[in-house]
Amino acid sequence: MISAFTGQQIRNAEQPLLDSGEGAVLMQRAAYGLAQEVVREVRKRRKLTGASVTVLAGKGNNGGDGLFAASMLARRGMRTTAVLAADAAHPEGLAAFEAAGGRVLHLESGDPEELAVVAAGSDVVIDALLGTGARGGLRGAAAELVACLQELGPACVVACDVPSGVDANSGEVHWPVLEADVTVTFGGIKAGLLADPGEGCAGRVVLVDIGIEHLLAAPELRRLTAKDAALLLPRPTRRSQKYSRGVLGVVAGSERYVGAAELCVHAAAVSGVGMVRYQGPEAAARQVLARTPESLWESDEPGRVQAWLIGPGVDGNEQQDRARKAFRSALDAGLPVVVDAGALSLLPERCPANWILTPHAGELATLLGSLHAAGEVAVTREDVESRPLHFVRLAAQQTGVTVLLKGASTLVASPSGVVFSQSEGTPWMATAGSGDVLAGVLGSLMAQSAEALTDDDGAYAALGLAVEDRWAAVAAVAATVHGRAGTAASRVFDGGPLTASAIMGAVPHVLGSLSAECDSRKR
Ligand SMILES: NC(=O)C1=CN([C@@H]2O[C@H](COP(=O)(O)OP(=O)(O)OC[C@H]3O[C@@H](n4cnc5c(N)ncnc54)[C@H](OP(=O)(O)O)[C@@H]3O)[C@@H](O)[C@H]2O)[C@@H](O)CC1
Ligand SMILES: Nc1ncnc2c1ncn2[C@@H]1O[C@H](COP(=O)(O)OP(=O)(O)O)[C@@H](O)[C@H]1O
Ligand SMILES: [K+]
Repeated sequence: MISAFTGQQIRNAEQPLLDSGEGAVLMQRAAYGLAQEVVREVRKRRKLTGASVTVLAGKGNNGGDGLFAASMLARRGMRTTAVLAADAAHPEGLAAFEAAGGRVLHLESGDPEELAVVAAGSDVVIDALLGTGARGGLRGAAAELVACLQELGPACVVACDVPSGVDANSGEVHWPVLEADVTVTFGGIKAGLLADPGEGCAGRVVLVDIGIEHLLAAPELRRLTAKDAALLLPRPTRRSQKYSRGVLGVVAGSERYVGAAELCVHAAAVSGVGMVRYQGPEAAARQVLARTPESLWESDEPGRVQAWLIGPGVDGNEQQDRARKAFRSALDAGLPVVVDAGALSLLPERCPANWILTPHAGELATLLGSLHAAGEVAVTREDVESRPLHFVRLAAQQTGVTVLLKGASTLVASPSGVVFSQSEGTPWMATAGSGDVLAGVLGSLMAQSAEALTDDDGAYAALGLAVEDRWAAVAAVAATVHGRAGTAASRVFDGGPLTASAIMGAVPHVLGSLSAECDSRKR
């Protein structure tokens, strides 16, 4: 499991070491890790000796890390320049940098555009303007410098701890931000590096241990690795039969949106469910059966199921009635439900804790509006896109159920406050029907997983997941499977575009390779 923390959590963990006078040691470890990563980036491009590095240094400890790192690089034969963004700089860091022969330029007495040209001409730019102590974004000349530099397109940017302007706690972004190729972060990954839009500015994230890791509290954000997902994936045994594997009831599609039904039923079928019972109008059912002859069409009274998927392509009175009826039957039987797309507006007053909502940003804004979650102020799609972590948490708290918010990073919030972030996909997945495939995969995993979720000594317990957060973990597994399938499918086309069907086609391969990973670890 990858864990991420708020800036405050990192500071709390550092405090005992700062109190015992070890602050300088922590900074040296951070600076050394940062310098190592810069060396790695330079070596990918050229010889170290004579390569040039510019550090943009703010007045706090983040600037201190940058200046110490640059002094280490100067001692290894690199040409180093520091642009000091404020009237003050970290005194020891600056002294070390000057002693190592670095050149110092001052933003206060210089021209931001000219300094941006200097920085853009170097092999690597280190962004050490703001770290966890930032309040808001860059202002004045520093903002101008960064905006010009971003436009010039520097060869390689290494961010110190977080890209300046990215909120370390939430991933909220205060523009302008210099988009990093690599972010070297210290002591613990900052939550803002695993949540959009911050994640989109961070590039590759490298964690440098500085000796505080054992002092960290429960993470703010979690990300399942391939190994975690492999452990949690349901698998058949010799005693399995189709009913024991899990049966999924699906209310999806409509006369107007036939494809949504086809996609989600087929996605469920290829992700290991024992059987799918489909409910919908005849026109959609014909297509569903043509694509997935393994499924059953039950026009009104469905047989027994272990979970429901309700909503993709649901439109019009007739299908909305089926959705409401399925909600009631799930409520009566205490069954888990994935609520997607057209069914999000049909939710009953209270939803039980084993339901999962799967909105995209626009649908989440509408849902929050209907709950009056932000008081009388309307929440827009743009609001959700700029603060997804905040709004997905709010929605989970307000509804009392798990909420999966789709995006480049998909966030899954449990009502307890635990949040997962998965980001294995490719932007090519922003294509019609992609969400229907995710809904099918999730419905299938829910139908298969129900029994394992309460085990005291099963895979969920082994990962330290409380019973109340296990539905969120199932949703995170679905998101990682979906993202990996998209990336694998795009790779077949040398990184080219995708259709939802292509994503779906790769799902069995992803499940197979994750299972193989689990087997190889057991051997
Ligand atoms: N603690 C440790 O032992 C370790 C910490 N480490 C490192 O320290 C970093 C945190 O350092 P930090 O707390 O000094 O804050 P930092 O992010 O450098 O910036 C705050 C400074 O900038 C200013 N400022 C604030 N907002 C601003 C704005 N919008 N625009 C302009 N200026 C603004 C603010 O000044 P003020 O405005 O309050 O006068 C303040 O001086 C952390 O990210 C990591 O890199 C590592 O070395 C490991 C050991
Ligand atoms: N830029 C992106 N990078 C990676 N995945 C994305 C991106 N944009 C969207 N996705 C994924 O594609 C899917 C889109 O779902 P959705 O918006 O419901 O589409 P549809 O309704 O057409 O099926 C989601 O799973 C989302 O996480
Ligand atoms: K920074």
